[in-house]
Amino acid sequence: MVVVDWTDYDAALFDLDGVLTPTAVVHMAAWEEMFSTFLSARGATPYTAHDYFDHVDGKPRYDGVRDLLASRGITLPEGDPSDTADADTVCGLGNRKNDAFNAVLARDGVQPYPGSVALVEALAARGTKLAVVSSSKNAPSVLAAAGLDRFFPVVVDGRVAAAEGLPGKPAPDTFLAAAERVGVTKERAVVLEDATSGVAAGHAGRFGLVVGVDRGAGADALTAAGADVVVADLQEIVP
Ligand SMILES: O=P(O)(O)OC[C@H]1O[C@@H](O)[C@H](O)[C@@H](O)[C@@H]1O
Repeated sequence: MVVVDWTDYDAALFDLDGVLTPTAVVHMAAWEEMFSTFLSARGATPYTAHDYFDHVDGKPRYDGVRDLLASRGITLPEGDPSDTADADTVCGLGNRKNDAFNAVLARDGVQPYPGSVALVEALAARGTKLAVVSSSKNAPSVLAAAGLDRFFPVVVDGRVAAAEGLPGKPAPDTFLAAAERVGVTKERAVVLEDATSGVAAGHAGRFGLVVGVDRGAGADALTAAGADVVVADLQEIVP
């Protein structure tokens, strides 16, 4: 049984999709819908579930598109974030996937993981500083839909990163920015992540502790990426 001594830390920096909310599954399905259609129309190697974990999971939207296409030897023009969803550009494909993601969000809503809510509530009660660090530009709407926004005065998401020119995960910059905003040193901050790219970001930033949450990436992959401990659910480390 994993035990985290929370008296050793003053801040918890949570990834969102797959850590606080099951929306990694929604992202995964939306990516699959978009890439399966696109790759089959091109006669490229079909998209599989492994592709999400290997090339897309945890990364900013257009980085995920670019990295998956590179795995198939496909290069598309970058385009622009304002591209419409039918444009065959990196941004167009990313926006196509985003439409699919938002359609599911609007239809189904978001129920956070009960174990994650228990941890957030317990840490808030003991005065641990809380932040969300997400590659997603949809993070604020997902947090609000899950009823968790009141716990997180600091959110460093895909929009903040783009506006401030911060490189996305696996670079550590977005986590470092969040630690600075909550006023806690990286040594006293815990990173909680389900994606290997996010765990790698926490490891690269030399944070006090990197907790890997295994929602499908696999404990071995999370450990190899730099997780200090791996749990199946955050209930395991509620103080
Ligand atoms: O396209 P968005 O909502 O800005 O999200 C970017 C990425 O955000 C991450 O949190 C998800 O793990 C990825 O699947 C997603 O692609």
